[in-house]
Amino acid sequence: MDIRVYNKIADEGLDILKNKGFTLNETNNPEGIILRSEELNDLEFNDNLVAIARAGAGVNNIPIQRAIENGIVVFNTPGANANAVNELVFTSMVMAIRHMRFANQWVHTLVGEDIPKQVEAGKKQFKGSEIKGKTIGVIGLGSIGHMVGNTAVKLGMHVLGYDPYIKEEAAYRLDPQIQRVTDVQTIYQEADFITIHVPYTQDNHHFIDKKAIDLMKKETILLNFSRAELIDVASVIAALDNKNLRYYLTDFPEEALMNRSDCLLFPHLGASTDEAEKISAQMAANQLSDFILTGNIRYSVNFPNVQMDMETACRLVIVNRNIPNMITLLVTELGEHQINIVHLTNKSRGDYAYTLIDFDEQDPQVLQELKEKIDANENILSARLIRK
Ligand SMILES: NC(=O)c1ccc[n+]([C@@H]2O[C@H](COP(=O)([O-])OP(=O)(O)OC[C@H]3O[C@@H](n4cnc5c(N)ncnc54)[C@H](O)[C@@H]3O)[C@@H](O)[C@H]2O)c1
Ligand SMILES: O=C(O)CC[C@@H](O)C(=O)O
Repeated sequence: MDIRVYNKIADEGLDILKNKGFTLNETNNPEGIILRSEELNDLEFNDNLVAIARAGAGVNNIPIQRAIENGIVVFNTPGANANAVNELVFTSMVMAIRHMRFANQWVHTLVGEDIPKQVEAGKKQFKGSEIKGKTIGVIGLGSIGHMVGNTAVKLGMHVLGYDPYIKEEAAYRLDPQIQRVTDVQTIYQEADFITIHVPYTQDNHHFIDKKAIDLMKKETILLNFSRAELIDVASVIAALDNKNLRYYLTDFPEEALMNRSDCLLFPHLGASTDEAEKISAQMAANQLSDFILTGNIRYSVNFPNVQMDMETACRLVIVNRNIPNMITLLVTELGEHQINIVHLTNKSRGDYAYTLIDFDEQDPQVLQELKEKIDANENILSARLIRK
């Protein structure tokens, strides 16, 4: 069993895969892929590929719909790097309003024995302001957004939160002092800092566009640690030029933003901490290996969670279209091969369903014939046999 590794995945994750018997990057026909930001949207799937695990949150670099149609399960690692991003968000805010970038540059220009004296004389040019008492608008209150909101409350900020799709469990984690708004325009009109923490999809391209920026207060500081495509950068630059925005702080630099005193640019550093890289790699490796070895699914972005202990010699793992009679078809096929089902579980999400069937048949010829018959059905997107 081989796994293709893209990007720098922490050793703690790769060791999990090796210890479970996987090889890494040894064939051109791997069963699984583990990656971070590698762009896979144009990747042609190889025949053996059954799973892709993103060590991180965003999956816009993975062709999810095409994966589903090929019966390939895609995983991510919810929350694993949220604290790393949260800390960078507040670091960048303080860097901006305390002029840290320029203060630091200036100090490095000083020479002579009397640096302490020069410092005391020159520091007035870097007088800043505080975030306590200011209003922050948080768009997206998931793993990162809720942490940003809660941290902001602890720092004495007034927090406006916008997330019409928030999951129930995420809503419970929110500090009660966060004021939930149902209209994102309230955030544009009232916030001193605006930070966006939503996944990028085709539907929210340029979520923050000229119209949104025109509603913002002149002194607003805009942050984007989510994805470049969520923000219309041309409109941001125009607003900065006209002094209608104060600062743009982002993890997604591009040429037009370079060398501006009103931008802080980071090289997609949000998740780049020892801790986040380790947890993300471990989660991704565990999810990927569990799925390949047992068919169990946890934290998939395109399939429901499915967990069933495997107590039999053999397990059939099926991805199928969610249409009537699919279970009947599978059960009939097993019956025709004189196979007695011990356990069966089936879950669906939208147009697709996932089925695990456990039984004790071990005859390789019978199993091969069964798999071929099931595979031949056009509504079966993938069929796999796992033996204990
Ligand atoms: N800079 C980095 O290195 C870095 C690191 C981690 C994540 N990210 C980015 O941040 C994004 C968010 O990460 P997360 O872990 O918080 O994800 P998450 O899935 O836990 O939370 C996303 C939240 O956005 C909400 N949402 C979706 N569409 C929305 C909309 N139109 N308006 C308002 N809310 C909306 C969802 O309901 C969800 O609560 C990721 O998808 C990724 O693109 C960047
Ligand atoms: O892997 C990274 O360095 C970035 C990850 C981040 O963008 C994410 O979506 O989790």
